[in-house]
Amino acid sequence: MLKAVYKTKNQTRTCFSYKTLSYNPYENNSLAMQYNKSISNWLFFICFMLLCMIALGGYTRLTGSGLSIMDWRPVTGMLPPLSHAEWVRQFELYKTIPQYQILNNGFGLDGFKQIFWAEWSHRFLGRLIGFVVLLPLIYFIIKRAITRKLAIILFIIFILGGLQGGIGWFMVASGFRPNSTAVEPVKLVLHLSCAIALYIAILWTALSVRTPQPDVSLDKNKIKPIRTLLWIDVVLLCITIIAGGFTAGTHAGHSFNTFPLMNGHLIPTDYVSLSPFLANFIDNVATIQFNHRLLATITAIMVLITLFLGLKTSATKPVKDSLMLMGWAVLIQYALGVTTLLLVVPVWAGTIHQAFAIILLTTLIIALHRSRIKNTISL
Ligand code: HEM
Repeated sequence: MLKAVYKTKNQTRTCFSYKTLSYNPYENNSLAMQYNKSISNWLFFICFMLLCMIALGGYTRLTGSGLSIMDWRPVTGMLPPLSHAEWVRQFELYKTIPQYQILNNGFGLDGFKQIFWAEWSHRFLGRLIGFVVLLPLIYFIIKRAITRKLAIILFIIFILGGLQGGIGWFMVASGFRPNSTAVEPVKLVLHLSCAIALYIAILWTALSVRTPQPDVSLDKNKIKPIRTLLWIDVVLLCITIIAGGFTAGTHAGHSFNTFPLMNGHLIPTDYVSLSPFLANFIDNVATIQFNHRLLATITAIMVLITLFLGLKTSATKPVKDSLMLMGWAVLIQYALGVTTLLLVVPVWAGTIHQAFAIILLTTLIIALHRSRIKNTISL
């Protein structure tokens, strides 16, 4: 395979090519733009699938379904049980784990089927995303519509996606320990964090394919402080999400169901009361929930400060629009968190709160991308 370099109006592209170059997709700039649009649409669709995957993961956790499939069969597991005998075999396997004996003893095959379908759908969607990444990638390579760099980035993302499936199993297996009815919180957080890292990588790539060049009309000196604030917001948001993962993983949302006070105090009395100190972040539900509330409050305040300062600058309309979206999203997410807490974590509220965190993250990433002053990756 040879390498070919095409110069388009805005960028130089290195494409996959075979022995002879009978057809150059970038001779015609409008064709290059058309491919850019198809590729970015495809990547945005993958982001949407990942959002559904994260929401479904939340639903699976909240309905206590995550431990129902005890087999790890990456390929044949794609098919659900097709016979009564297979259903019975799966149910018998599930009966051997502590979650069945402690929580679900006697709920019968029908009860088992309900929790099975949630976990199966989560795993099926994961496999489907794998196909939706790989098959169009091969198609675009064959069509010579994709640059070599982008193809390599997407292939690495595909491999990391497979690894994320492995981490999912590593997490599920931690729920089979003696006397355990749920997965280990640290592994839940690891699984969630990797999903979010993949999401950010694909979203940033999609945005960069759609709009390869930064907006030249941005005033560099004025936008720089807003970008710094946006970076701080993204970091704070990711830490808040991780703290949310610990809140969910330790079922901390089932206590202290008042807001803003916790048992009549702004800072709960048993805050960091455990020793050693680090144990508080895994075992002390008062600490875990308070940390999530505090981080969420700091994040919301910082995002709103960024919005007000951003609107005061001479930033372009697309940047200001994305900042507005971000401001609304953080208010909605905060209200969803309080609702989830006050209602003692109903499945619908917990699922929406988890999924909306990703929508909030999306608005921040879009704002960061639109306000960039130099090319972060040239694809
Ligand atoms: C910027 C604002 C917030 C963000 C980004 C955020 C994010 C998250 C995420 C991602 C989770 C789920 C993690 C997982 O399932 O692994 C979560 C859980 C939770 N959050 Fe928030 N949250 C925010 C604000 C709040 C607020 C203000 C409260 C209440 C005062 C709150 C209460 C909860 C509770 C109770 C859970 C556990 C729900 C469950 O068990 O499923 N959150 N949060």
